[in-house]
Amino acid sequence: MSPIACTLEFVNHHIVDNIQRLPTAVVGILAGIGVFTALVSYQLVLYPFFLSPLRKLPGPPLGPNLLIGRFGEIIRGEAGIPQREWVKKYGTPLRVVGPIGLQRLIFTSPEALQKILVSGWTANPRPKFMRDILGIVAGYGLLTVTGNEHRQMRKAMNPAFSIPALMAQVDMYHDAVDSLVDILNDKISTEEEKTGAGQGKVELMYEWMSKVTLDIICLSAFGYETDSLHNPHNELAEAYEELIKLQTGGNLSRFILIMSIPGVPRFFASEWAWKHRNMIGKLPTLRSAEILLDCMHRIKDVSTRILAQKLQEAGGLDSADTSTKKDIMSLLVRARKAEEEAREKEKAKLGMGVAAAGVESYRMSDKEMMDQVLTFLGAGHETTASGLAWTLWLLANDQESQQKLREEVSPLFEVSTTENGSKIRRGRPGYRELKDLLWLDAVVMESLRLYPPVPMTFRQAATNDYIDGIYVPKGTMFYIPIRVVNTLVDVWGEDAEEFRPSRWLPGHLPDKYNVNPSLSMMSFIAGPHACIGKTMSIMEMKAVLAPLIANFEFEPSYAGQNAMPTAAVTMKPADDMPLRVRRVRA
Ligand code: HEM
Repeated sequence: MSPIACTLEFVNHHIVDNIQRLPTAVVGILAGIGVFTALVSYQLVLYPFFLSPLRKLPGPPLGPNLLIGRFGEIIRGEAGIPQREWVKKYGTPLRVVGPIGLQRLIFTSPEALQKILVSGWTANPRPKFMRDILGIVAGYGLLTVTGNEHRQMRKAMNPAFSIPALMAQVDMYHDAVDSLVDILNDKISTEEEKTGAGQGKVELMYEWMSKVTLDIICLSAFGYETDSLHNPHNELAEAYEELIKLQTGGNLSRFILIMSIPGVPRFFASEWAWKHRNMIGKLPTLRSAEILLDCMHRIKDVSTRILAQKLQEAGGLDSADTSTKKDIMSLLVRARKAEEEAREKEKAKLGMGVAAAGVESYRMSDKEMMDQVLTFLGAGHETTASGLAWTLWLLANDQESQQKLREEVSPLFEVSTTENGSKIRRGRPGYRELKDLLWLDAVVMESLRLYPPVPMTFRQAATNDYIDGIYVPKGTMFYIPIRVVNTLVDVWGEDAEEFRPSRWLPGHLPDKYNVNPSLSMMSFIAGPHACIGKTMSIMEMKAVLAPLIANFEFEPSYAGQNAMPTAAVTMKPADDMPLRVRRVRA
């Protein structure tokens, strides 16, 4: 008998016969294990490494853990830095595999970014898992809608973020910033009574930036006074503080994994989940979900009250009255009312149905309005706080740039003497004055370039396409590597990773700098989904920095202190950034 015939005989007698003798349930379990193993092998190894059309692209090897691939490194490492190292080592386009065998592509060429974010934005939307997470933590507003729905919503909101609207809002920043200056000044006085004049005080600057930006966004976006600077137990401030703490690497990856399970996001968004959050939190892996549900409920409560108040105010207002409230929400509510009135007039004039008259247009519902409140809070608070904290860090480590900034901003402020005899510089610079300061602008832009508060984001191919000459199958995920693009040596030169604000002075930007669309400095990304709050947050950062630098000197709090950017949704400092703050010497 041939060896093959022998083997078949053996299989028939010893394996098939034995299987036939096994109980059906055991056979079922064995078959299940077999199918599961085959599927797992296909997903983790066979498809990404032997079948995928992307398998030949360069990129880091699979990594120590077959299941999570390089994901652990990304989550544990400094935000955006593993990706930067891979781009330096392998070039782009590059492929990263994992978790669970999923393939992610990184492109850095302006042509590819233009295609993904600008010309092909509808074919490359934010992935569903990302929209689901954003929906829960930042409302189902501009951050979660896509295509035509996004176009209409964005069009309705753009006027509230226009330059004239912003010019009127800058005045609302000053009270909060003045309070912060007073608080820091008092803290220094108390400390120096113990340690001696000129010693200053170490303060956690991220915490202060988080409070001042919460107070500013609440006032300028909704006309709502939080005063979290004086009242740390403010309901919104407390809820956001807890929410931000949840963003650490481990929590975040667990959360992303849980939210990727079909049906889970809808479940978390339900009233039932909120009511039973204590029960859900009993499962150790879902403890953070309980905290999240609780925080979001508290934040939603406040948002509902804010919107109800706005709607009530709008009911009694003449929509054409521009002398009334200037906050973004009031502008949106009034714009909606004005549009409705115009439509009614048109309808009456033409004497027919609205649709028939051709005057039917987009109307943001109350629910959508309320989601915008959450979106502004979620997208506009912590981002600006991180941007400010990193700017202070960079200035603390570059005394020359800090002093130059002080010389530029000081003329905007007048010196007055406080009750305890210390000198305070006070002023209320407006939009134009702040905008015209070239060094202030250079410092803010350079800080946002090096430490982008949102270090990366995602997109997903909704169709098969060619990008940079590579065939990209539908479903492929893209890392939009904001921090990597912002520091490309090819664009920014050999000192791309160094803080050098002078590169932003007129005439000094590199030749390869892409301005419109902004594909070399992507901190606010580019295209129709680019940050609607860009101009607002840059102006806010300037309005906070100018009086801080006019009044105080910032230094690292100890020798050898390092920056600690976390790899979370926003890149906040893991240590809340302790800095030594001294009064400016006269
Ligand atoms: C330094 C501060 C800020 C930074 C670095 C920043 C960054 C970004 C980035 C990168 C995106 C795109 C995210 C993506 O597509 O995946 C974005 C979108 C957005 N941001 Fe900001 N942001 C900042 C401040 C603000 C402020 C102050 C507001 C509003 C008050 C705001 C509102 C939004 C909204 C609504 C979107 C979604 C836009 C759309 O899809 O049409 N942001 N932001």
